[in-house]
Amino acid sequence: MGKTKLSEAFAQVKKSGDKAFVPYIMAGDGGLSTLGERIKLLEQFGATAIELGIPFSDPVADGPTIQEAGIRALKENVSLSSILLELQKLKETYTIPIVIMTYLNPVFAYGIKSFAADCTQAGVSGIIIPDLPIEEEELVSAELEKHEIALIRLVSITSTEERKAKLANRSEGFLYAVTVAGITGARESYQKDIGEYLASLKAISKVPVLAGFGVATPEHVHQLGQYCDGVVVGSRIIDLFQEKNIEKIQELIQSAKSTQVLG
Ligand SMILES: O=P(O)(O)OC[C@@H](O)[C@@H](O)c1c[nH]c2ccccc12
Repeated sequence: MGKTKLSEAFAQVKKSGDKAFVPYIMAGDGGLSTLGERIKLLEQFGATAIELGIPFSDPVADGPTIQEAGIRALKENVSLSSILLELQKLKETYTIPIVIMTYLNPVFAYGIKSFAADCTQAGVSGIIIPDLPIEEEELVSAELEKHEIALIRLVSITSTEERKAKLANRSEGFLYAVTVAGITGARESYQKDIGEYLASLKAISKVPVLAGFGVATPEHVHQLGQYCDGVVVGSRIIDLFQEKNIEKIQELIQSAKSTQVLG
């Protein structure tokens, strides 16, 4: 079910001639009670899917903005189980696919079987586990497979060709192309050969290729969108929610549409 929901969302984007836009938000940032509102707002603004972060005490790839959002969320005392319960309560109120981004540790603490089952109950379509290396995927893949939850793989600019090919071949839902060698966070510009990198992934990937890390402006969305199927935007979306600059969130999401409305 989950996997199909994601692929249908991407097929719809392609049909419209748009680029996919996947905003990242941290569950529990602003309190768990704001989660439903935020999901519905992002859906209404035209996001393709939502990447929902689970706050974790020892994040690896998170830059300062995401880390601070995680600290705020942990102060609200949210946990993987309270987040999944909240999603389960909310799931009839939106149709946009939800992708959970969590480190491996909380999944293990939860138990992979219950995790996959509860994700299904919560209507979750896909999972991103950035600290799960391809060699260790068997730890979770069978359970996710059973529940038809997409395991989205991350490929990095420093991955070897062989690894890129493996990841592109295995990824489900979409392939997350990390565009920088470093941590998350809004950036001014990209390295020169970013287009080649994305195009080479697109040439070998069975699923849509989305560029993420540092995407912060409509110009970035256009620049990267030339070479791949869309973008993931985290830090900038979190900053804009903090500033209550809802209009700018809409403008950024709309910049991925072929009929863009730039403010
Ligand atoms: O914040 P940025 O630079 O826009 O990048 C997206 C990123 O935050 C989000 O996808 C994410 C948050 N934490 C992660 C950890 C690993 C990989 C990806 C992520």
